Amino acid sequence: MKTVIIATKNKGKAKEFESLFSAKGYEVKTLLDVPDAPDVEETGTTFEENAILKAEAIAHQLGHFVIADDSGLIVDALEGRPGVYSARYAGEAKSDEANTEKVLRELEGVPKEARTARFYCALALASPNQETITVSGTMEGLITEQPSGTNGFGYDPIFFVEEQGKTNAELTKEEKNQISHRANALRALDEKLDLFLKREEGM
Ligand SMILES: O=c1[nH]c(=O)c2ncn([C@@H]3O[C@H](COP(=O)(O)OP(=O)(O)OP(=O)(O)O)[C@@H](O)[C@H]3O)c2[nH]1
Ligand SMILES: [Mg+2]
Repeated sequence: MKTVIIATKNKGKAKEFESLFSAKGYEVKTLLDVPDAPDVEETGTTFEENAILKAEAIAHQLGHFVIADDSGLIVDALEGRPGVYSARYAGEAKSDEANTEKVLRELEGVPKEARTARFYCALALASPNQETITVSGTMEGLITEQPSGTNGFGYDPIFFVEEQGKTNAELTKEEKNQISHRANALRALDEKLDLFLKREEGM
């Protein structure tokens, strides 16, 4: 079986990549399997910059190609926040509950039609041998007034998808993986991935 390494320490992302890649016949390893993997500082101002920082640092460290994901929630009424700061919006503890509470608090009194938001996912594919490739994907939704559902991770319980009439956290894993920002980014990577892997094999 072919293996890909995802340069993430986020369990929620890791699970999603496992099911997205197993459908393609790949086994997934993440930094959760690499005990002393370094923490790469996310100093970029865009998702793409941070994805490239993480992918290139880890590819260099492991001497192997890797995929990194930098993603987050963009809320229109909050001028795009939490954006690239999504993981740490309520502080370094990276608490999903504290982050969602902070967004809900900041949106208090904002009417439904103004609660539009999107998830954004930038993926960077980097190797010590080749130029880095980046792609992105998005998913549109509305921020609810209270959390609902227990699936997924992060802001999923407060992200309502109109077409499904459910929050992301009420969707099954399979449903979310059809329509998520991560799935859309991975679709964009698909055609480029094959060529990239062929070049890797030839090196
Ligand atoms: O409800 C959500 N459903 C999603 O599908 C999703 N994707 C991203 N996010 C949020 O955005 C942060 C990413 O920040 P991020 O890219 O720096 O990742 P991270 O720091 O958690 O892990 P790593 O990959 O950097 O190791 C995450 O922590 C989450 O708060 C999501 N929330
Ligand atoms: Mg991070």
